[in-house]
Amino acid sequence: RADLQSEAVAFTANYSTDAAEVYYNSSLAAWNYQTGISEENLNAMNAENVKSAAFTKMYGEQAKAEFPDTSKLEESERRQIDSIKILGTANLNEADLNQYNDLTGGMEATYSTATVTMPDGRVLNLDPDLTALMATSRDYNELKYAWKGWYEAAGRPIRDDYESFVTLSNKASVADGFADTGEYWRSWYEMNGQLEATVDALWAELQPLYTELHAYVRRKLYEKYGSNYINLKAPIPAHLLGNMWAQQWGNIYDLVEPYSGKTGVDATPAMQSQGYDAMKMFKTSEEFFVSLGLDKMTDEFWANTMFVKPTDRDVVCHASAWDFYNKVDFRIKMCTVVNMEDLITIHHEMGHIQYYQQYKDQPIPFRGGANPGFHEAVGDTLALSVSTPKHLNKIGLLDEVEEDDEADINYLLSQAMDKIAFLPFGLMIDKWRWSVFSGDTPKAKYQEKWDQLRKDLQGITPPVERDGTTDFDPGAKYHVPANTPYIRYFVSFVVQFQFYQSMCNASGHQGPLYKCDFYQSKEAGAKLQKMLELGSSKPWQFAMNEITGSADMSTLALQEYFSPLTAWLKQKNLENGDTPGWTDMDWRP
Ligand SMILES: C[C@H](NC(=O)O)C(=O)O
Ligand SMILES: [Zn+2]
Repeated sequence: RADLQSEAVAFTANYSTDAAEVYYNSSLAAWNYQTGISEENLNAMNAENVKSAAFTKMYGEQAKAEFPDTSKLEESERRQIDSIKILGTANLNEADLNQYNDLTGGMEATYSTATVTMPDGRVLNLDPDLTALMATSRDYNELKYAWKGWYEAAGRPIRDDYESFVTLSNKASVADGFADTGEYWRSWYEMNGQLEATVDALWAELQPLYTELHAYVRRKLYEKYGSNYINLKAPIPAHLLGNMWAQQWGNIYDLVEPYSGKTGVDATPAMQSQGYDAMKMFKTSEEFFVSLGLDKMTDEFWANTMFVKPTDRDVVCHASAWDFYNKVDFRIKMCTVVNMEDLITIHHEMGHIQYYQQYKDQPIPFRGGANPGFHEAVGDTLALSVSTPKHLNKIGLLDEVEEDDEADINYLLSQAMDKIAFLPFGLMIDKWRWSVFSGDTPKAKYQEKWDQLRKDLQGITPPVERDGTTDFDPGAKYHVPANTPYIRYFVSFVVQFQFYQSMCNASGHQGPLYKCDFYQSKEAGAKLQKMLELGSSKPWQFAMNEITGSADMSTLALQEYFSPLTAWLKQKNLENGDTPGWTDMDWRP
C-alpha cells in the first residue's frame, strides 16, 4: 500500500535526522569518559545515555504502533524499521538503566585502572607495562607472578557485578522478544539461529591446523622451560605465550623461529631505529588506504584522535575506533607504543574508520558492518598485505627480502602465531558468555566453565590453581567488563582471508596467496569499497557475494594461505615424535 510505504519513508527519514544528533551527544559523552575516567564524566555519560534511551524508546514504540507489520514495505524501510523496533537497554526503567550504566561504567573503570605490584615494588599497569612484560619476559616465575596478579586485580573485583549486569542485560533482551542477550547478539548475523552451528563447523575445519601449531610451539617451549613446566602431552601453561590471555602468540616468535639467520619478519627494530612515532605510524597506515583509492582521514580525525596514553589522567587504553554520526567526526583512541604489533593494530582501527566513512551517507540504522565480523576484518585484510616482507621492504622497514622456502616458512609461522593461534580464543569468549546469558553457566560455575573451554578449545591451562568461589578470569579480558561481543573476531579471522584473496585476484596478483601485496591497486580498492559502502543495508551474505562472488563464509582462503606451513608443521611434529593434541587433561605445571 503506497500510503504505508510513504509513511515509512517519512518516519525513517525523521528518525535518521533526529538520531544523528542524539547519537553524536551520547558518543561524545562516552568518548569523554573513556579518555578521562572520573566520577563526573561517568555521570555525564550516563545522563546522555538516559537521553538516548528515551529517544530510542520513543521512536521504537512509535514504530511498533505505526508499522506492526513491515512485510509489505520495501526492503530499505523494512530493514530500518525492524531495527528501530529493537529497544535494547532502553527497555529498562530508569532505576534499572542507571544501575546497568553504573555497573558497565564501573567494570570498565576497574579493568582500565587495575595494577599489579611486583615483588620488587614496581606498580605495573596493563598498558603498556604488563603487556610489555608478558611479551618480552622469559622468566617463568616473573611471568607467573604478573599473570596471577593481573587476573586477581582485574577479574576478581567484578565477579558479583557481572552477575548483576547479566540479569539486567537479559531483562532488556527478553523485553525485545529474545530468549536472552546471547540470542540478541547472534541475531545480528541474520542466520536463523544457525550462527553457532556455522562457527562450530568452521572451527572443525581449522582445528587440525591449530593442533599442529600447538604441538610445535609446545615442543619449543619444552626446549626453553624444561620438563618441570611443559608436558608434551598436556595443555600449555597460559602465561608463556607472550600475551596476557594467550590469545595471539606472535611475541614469542623468537622462541619458535624455524630457520635462524633469515631476514626478520618484525619491523619493530627498523621502526625504532628510524625514529617512528605514533603520528608516523598513523600516517603510514592512512597512506596504504589512500593508495587503494579509498578515503583519507578527515581533518576532525587528526584533530580529535587520542594517539598516545595521556600522563595526567586515567583512560581506557584498549584501542578503539569511534563514529560520531555526523559524517566528518571519526576518531581512534589508542595508547600507541612504537612496535609492529601496534602498527598492525593501527591498521585494524583505521579499517573501522574507513568503513564508517564509506557508509556515512547511509541512513543511521544502516551505519554498521554487514555483520560485526566484517567490521573487524577490514583493517586486518589490509594488514595481511602490509605484513608481507615485500611490502615492509618497499616502505623501508625490512632491509632485504630473501626469496627462499625457508624465509617463507618463517613468515608463515609468524603469521600463524597471530592468526591461527587466535581461532579457539576467538570462539571461546562468546561460547562462555552465551552460556552465561542463557543461564547454563551460573555464577558458581563462571570460572569452571572458562577453564574447561580454555583447556578443550585452546589447549591452555592456568599456571596457578583457580578458586571457583573468588576467581573470575573472564573479567580480566577487556571485552567482558566492556561488554563488547567477541564472536565477531572469530568471524573476522576467517573472512579476512576471503577478502584478501578477492582483492589479490582483483589486483592481478600471481603466485602464492601469502606473497600478495595489493598496495596501490585501485582495482583491489574498488572491490573492497563496493562492499564497504553498503554498510548494513543488505544482509551480509549479499555483501559477501559483492566482494568474493560467493555468499558463504569459507575457510578455503585461509587454508590456501597457510598450506605450505601446514605441511611443514606436520612433518616437523613427526620428526619431533610429537602427537598433536593434549590428552593429559589433569596435568598441572
Ligand atoms: C582481537 C581483539 N581485537 C580488538 O579488540 O580490537 C582483541 O584485542 O582482543
Ligand atoms: Zn576492532
